[in-house]
Amino acid sequence: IQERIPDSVVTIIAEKFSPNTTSDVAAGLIEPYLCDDDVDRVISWIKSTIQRIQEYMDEGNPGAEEQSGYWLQSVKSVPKWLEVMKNVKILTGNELKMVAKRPEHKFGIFYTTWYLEPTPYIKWESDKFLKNGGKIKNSKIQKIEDVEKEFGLFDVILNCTGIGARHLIGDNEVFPTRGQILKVKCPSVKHFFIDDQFYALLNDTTITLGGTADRHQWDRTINPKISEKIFQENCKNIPSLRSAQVISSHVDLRPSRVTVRLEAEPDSKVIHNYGHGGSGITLHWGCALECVELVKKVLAGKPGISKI
Ligand SMILES: Cc1cc2nc3c(=O)[nH]c(=O)nc-3n(C[C@H](O)[C@H](O)[C@H](O)COP(=O)(O)OP(=O)(O)OC[C@H]3O[C@@H](n4cnc5c(N)ncnc54)[C@H](O)[C@@H]3O)c2cc1C
Ligand SMILES: N[C@H](Cc1ccccc1)C(=O)O
Repeated sequence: IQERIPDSVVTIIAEKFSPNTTSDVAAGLIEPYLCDDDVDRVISWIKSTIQRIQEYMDEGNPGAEEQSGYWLQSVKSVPKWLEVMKNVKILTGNELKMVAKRPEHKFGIFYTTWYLEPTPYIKWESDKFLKNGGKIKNSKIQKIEDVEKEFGLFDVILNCTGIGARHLIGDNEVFPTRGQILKVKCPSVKHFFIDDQFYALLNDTTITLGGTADRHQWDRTINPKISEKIFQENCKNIPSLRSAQVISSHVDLRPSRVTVRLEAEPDSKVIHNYGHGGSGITLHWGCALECVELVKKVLAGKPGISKI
């Protein structure tokens, strides 16, 4: 918003900041997951995010790269969003035989996508934001009406609170899908490997192993038994992981919702952008650009500096 609406002073108000947000836990795979939105809307958001990743990569920043690998399925699915990926190839019978590790690996797709490690990327965006006059305030907001009581009047307020929206504005449609992951070091793993239940995804120096998806589970405590199962099951898919060095375990709550809520509240200065499920990194820049257009509508050509 700060980049696209020059006459704006933007303040970010948040209870938690990177590296302590849900976004920091994300594996950073660019691929929609637990996101039942209209697929053309999702594809358009992903395309914008990929452009932003390219910009970020072109500057030589860490934590973003292409990654290729295998998606093995028990039931054949070739979703439309694969059109934004590169080198998409349906595996032949023989190729499947070479990579399948379980009887349920009945159908496979090879493709190239990207990863965008959230924490270094958020730092890149935040540094630019602050350099260009952005403000940051640390506060837990009880009700959205309290924002202006605590911080003065704004021309537009964006609600990007993820799972927090459930309590902040009482949207019970947004619910947690608990996810637990491991970060391991295993330089010999060069491809991602995703199947119906587990995944191994590339990052700059680690492999992210997942994963779980427990709906309506709020517990953010790491369960060592789940970590062990994630490790053992991924070793079945990629045997060379047996030599991996386990670095850390993480848990967070995917802000799940039937659809992403990205809309301006009628006759209000509030714009909502939450409920991205397991796809927030994947969709983020496309959603941000759509928010810019909504902000412009709310401002409706208001002269002078706008407070957002
Ligand atoms: C294990 C796991 C793996 C994942 N892997 C991927 C992946 O590979 N690719 C992908 O695209 N997505 C992935 N995701 C999903 C992704 O992490 C989320 O969709 C994304 O983080 C949501 O971003 P957000 O900015 O909406 O929420 P958050 O990152 O949670 O940010 C919300 C912000 O709002 C603030 N906030 C909330 N309530 C309040 C309040 N009342 N007052 C003040 N501040 C408040 C919070 O402090 C925080 O700063 C994964 C998620 C999990 C759990
Ligand atoms: N989107 C990530 C990783 C993932 C990738 C592929 C399939 C399922 C999940 C998550 O929410 O855990």
